[in-house]
Amino acid sequence: MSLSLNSSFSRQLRQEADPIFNAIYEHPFVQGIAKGTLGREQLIHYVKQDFEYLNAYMRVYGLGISKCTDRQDIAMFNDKIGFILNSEVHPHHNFCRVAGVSYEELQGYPLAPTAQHYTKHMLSVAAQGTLGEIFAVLLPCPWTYMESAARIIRDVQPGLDHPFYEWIRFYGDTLIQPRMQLLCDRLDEWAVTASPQEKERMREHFLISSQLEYKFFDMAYTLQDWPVQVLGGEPVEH
Ligand SMILES: Cc1ncc(C[n+]2csc(CCO)c2C)c(N)n1
Repeated sequence: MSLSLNSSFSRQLRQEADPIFNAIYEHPFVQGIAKGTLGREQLIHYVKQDFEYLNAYMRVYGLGISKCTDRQDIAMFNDKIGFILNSEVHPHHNFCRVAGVSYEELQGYPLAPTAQHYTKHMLSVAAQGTLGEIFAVLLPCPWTYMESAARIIRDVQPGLDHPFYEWIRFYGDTLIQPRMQLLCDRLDEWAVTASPQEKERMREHFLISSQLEYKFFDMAYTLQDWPVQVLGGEPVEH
């Protein structure tokens, strides 16, 4: 189910990542969203980690801006930062409401191992890579969520009484699609003039981010934490 039918490099990447996208959809966390069966602790762990993940994601946009030579790309990243700050909070509020906690009390926690891995992966590509590599490392994030939510809508047809109705509609909604298509288009344009070595790095970043999307759901589902408690797990300022 490729969403960028006219864009060959992104379509090639999506095809290669197909087993990962399918595994994400089958993962018990995503199935728990579909069935409305996720536990309170899983929702809380997810939101604690995802709040920090989105902070890192915006920093990657910022590093992307620092490498732009074109105002349209700056405007694209600027729009994306605004979208995270103003809109991406809605799915978090949905999870908080079901878990019976306030959003504010889940903010500022230390990163669990997989969230640490994923954010450092994105930030190191953003610091060391080209703009094309940044597009590639960012893309699985919207793509996996859009497809998973669209499949949930198709398979479950959730009504307003579904506990995760807002989450599902938010990511399955058409609002996300044009933003993600813009990123796909920029990746494809970049790939036209990129060297084979750079394209190989873009491919690797895309596949690793896709794998880490799977691992992020797994982290939340299993309440993954560090093996030895030394920090007390209290919220801290980053
Ligand atoms: C681990 C993780 N992966 C993806 C998303 C979803 N998401 C985050 S930023 C973005 C782009 C549009 O703002 C999208 C779709 C998430 N919340 N957490």
